[in-house]
Amino acid sequence: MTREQKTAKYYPNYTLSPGAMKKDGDLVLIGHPNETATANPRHSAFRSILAGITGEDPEREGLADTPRRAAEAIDEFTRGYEIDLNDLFRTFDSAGYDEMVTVRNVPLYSLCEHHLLPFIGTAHVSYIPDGRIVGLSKIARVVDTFARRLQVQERLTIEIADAIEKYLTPAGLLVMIEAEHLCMTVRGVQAPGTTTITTAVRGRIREQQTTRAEAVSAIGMRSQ
Ligand SMILES: Nc1nc2c(ncn2[C@@H]2O[C@H](COP(=O)(O)OP(=O)(O)OP(=O)(O)O)[C@@H](O)[C@H]2O)c(=O)[nH]1
Ligand SMILES: [Zn+2]
Repeated sequence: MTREQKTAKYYPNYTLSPGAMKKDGDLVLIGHPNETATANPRHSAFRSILAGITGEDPEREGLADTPRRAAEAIDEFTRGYEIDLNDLFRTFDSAGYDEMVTVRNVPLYSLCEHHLLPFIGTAHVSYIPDGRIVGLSKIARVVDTFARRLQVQERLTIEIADAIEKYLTPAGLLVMIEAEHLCMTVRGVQAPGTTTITTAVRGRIREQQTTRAEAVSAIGMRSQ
């Protein structure tokens, strides 16, 4: 296949410059000596995005490796699809503990499914055991598993609650997320400082007003 044919086939929106050929017969991307024309198709997708930015040159040194980096960044933001909750969850006998457990300020990094821009914040989880307790780190892992997907905050909140309910079957549960959506603060309406709070509430924490107030109060307490 000629260089031009390869370019047309693998990079339809990419204009090859004379310096792009580094090896005989192979299309090797500028600045990326190991990448061939058959490389990850998502790299070429990001390359097309760069080519579409008016005033930019996707072949300049600083951008040559950007398609690979951007694809890897998207991988990081979507790695939650690969995690199997069956392998993740560990519960233990509660040894008679039947009061509320609250894990708060769990960091959360997610990707808005509308704009592919991050939303960033914290998750808080309160639950009342019904004979079983969960390893505390698993709460943070469940949050990360569902956050590292393309999300809206409301669905993320429900998915975290559903998973904890399924594997732990607590007597009561509250999941609260507070996040800043970059699509709302740095673009679009550009309302800096805006955060969104969502909750999912189940069982006794939903039914009993005082128990719900106890959970909200535990989450609201500031660490020293
Ligand atoms: N409910 C909800 N809305 C979200 C979330 N993330 C982003 N959005 C909103 O999704 C909406 C998409 O609206 P559109 O009108 O289709 O997109 P747009 O033209 O980019 O809208 P603007 O952001 O208002 O410029 C926007 O109002 C976003 O603020 C989320 O997690 N939950
Ligand atoms: Zn958005």
